[in-house]
Amino acid sequence: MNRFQESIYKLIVETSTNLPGDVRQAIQAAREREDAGTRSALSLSTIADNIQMAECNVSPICQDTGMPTFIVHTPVGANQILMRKQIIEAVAQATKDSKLRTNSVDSLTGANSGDNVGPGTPVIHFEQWERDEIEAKLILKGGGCENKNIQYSLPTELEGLGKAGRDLDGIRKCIMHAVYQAQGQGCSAGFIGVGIGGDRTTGYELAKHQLFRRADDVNPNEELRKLEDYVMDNANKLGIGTMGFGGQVTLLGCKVGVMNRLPASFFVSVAYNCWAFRRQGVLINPENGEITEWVYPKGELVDMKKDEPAAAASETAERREVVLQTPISEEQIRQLRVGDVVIINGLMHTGRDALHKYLMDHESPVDLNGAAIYHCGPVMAKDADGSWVVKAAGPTTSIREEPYQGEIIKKFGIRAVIGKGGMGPKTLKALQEHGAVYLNAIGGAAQYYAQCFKKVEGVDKMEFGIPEAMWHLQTEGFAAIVTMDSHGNSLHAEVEQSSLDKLSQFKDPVFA
Ligand SMILES: O=C(O)C[C@H](O)C(=O)O
Ligand code: SF4
Repeated sequence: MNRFQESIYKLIVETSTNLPGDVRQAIQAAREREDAGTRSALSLSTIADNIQMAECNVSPICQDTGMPTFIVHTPVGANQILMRKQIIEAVAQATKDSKLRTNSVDSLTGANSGDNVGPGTPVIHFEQWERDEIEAKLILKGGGCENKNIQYSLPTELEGLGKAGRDLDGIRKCIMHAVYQAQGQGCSAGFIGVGIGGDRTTGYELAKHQLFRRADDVNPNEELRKLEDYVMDNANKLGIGTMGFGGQVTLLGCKVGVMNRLPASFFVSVAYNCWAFRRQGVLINPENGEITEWVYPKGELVDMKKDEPAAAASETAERREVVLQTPISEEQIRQLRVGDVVIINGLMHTGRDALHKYLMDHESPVDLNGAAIYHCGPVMAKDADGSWVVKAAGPTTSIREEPYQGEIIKKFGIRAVIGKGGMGPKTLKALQEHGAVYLNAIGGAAQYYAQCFKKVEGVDKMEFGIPEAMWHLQTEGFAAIVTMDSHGNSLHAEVEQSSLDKLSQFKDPVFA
């Protein structure tokens, strides 16, 4: 590997495994603000542990390493064609070394390219500048939070907020709505980048570019600074909380940029990024290709330890912890209620989009009676003797399986569905009718969960690619929270309703 390629490789590994200092600081501040002992506070401490584990194991913070997006500034005359080739090589190498998940999939056939290289992957933007050095910045933004990006065209009518006009106050309403509509599904607490103006394409680009600002910077545009401060203060009153569990902290950062627009168009574009906000950058000496400086504060500068204040007695007294061994019986499931913590031991099976679609009209490769199915696309590697090991394995967004889940529970006798972000009314009904639960694991905590998988018993449907295959995993001590039970209760439905009520408090004009 030549020096430039090696520097890019280091940038990729650092970005994927070591959350930068400014992002860590925002998460630590959130931990200070969250009510001690609550579900959200506990999730934030797991998130903090996971950040430390990823740094220590030099392994992905989250299993979804996202769309690798590079922004490269080069001195005049630098060979961008060669640099592009070397960046692509570095991405493929980092994937081979399990620092990135195999994440590039043919949109028509579903075939995984296996090395994160393919049409449109990775994304590389070049720009020349007048400085003598090369700057390469990288963001790894996962699919779950990408799905929560949203673009508004003003004027519009917004749920809970009414009319949003073509002015600063209309923009304010769009941003508040953007945070509300994400709920916990993009692994809140999140960061948002907002682009005002442009066309549909450049508006989103501007929004994404805002995510390259330091989490602790101050907007030089006074009007936008006030808007950012307003959103930070008020979006955190929506009560969505970490993973949508309810709580004081919903948003960790808000950065707004503006550009001109066409007279007929007025777009407000919002890029939502999960707490696993992986972006880093390097300055590179063009003579020898070596890194001279890191652009964002390195992760190790901010320790994620914290003295946990004692939880309020009422909080801990309410929480039950139940240990379940798979296969699970209906009787055990019927005893569980929303809010219980469940610890799972025994065999667990992964299954996500391709598998759920497949199971609708095929038999399962393994018996799923009493089973726990985990919505997860892990990062896997082979060890020296050729056996599979789980390198990163947090949950994926469950709502995508809503069209299938109810029928699959019924058809195969599944008792526990594990994922994140919650599911809808069809699944809730099936849980009630057939005696099953939905367990919410902590999104992005991929190292924390990987350590619960002690042995890979086997794999089916490998033709779907590593993330989509059905992995059979011997599990010990996998903790998750019951957020939908077999008695018709859903924490997700509750939080969605209460946050909508709160959103409507922000209806009146603020920036007149
Ligand atoms: O693809 C995944 O593993 C997770 C995804 O980023 C998600 O948030 O749903
Ligand atoms: S699982 Fe959560 S933390 Fe990971 S990429 Fe998706 S949204 Fe981000």
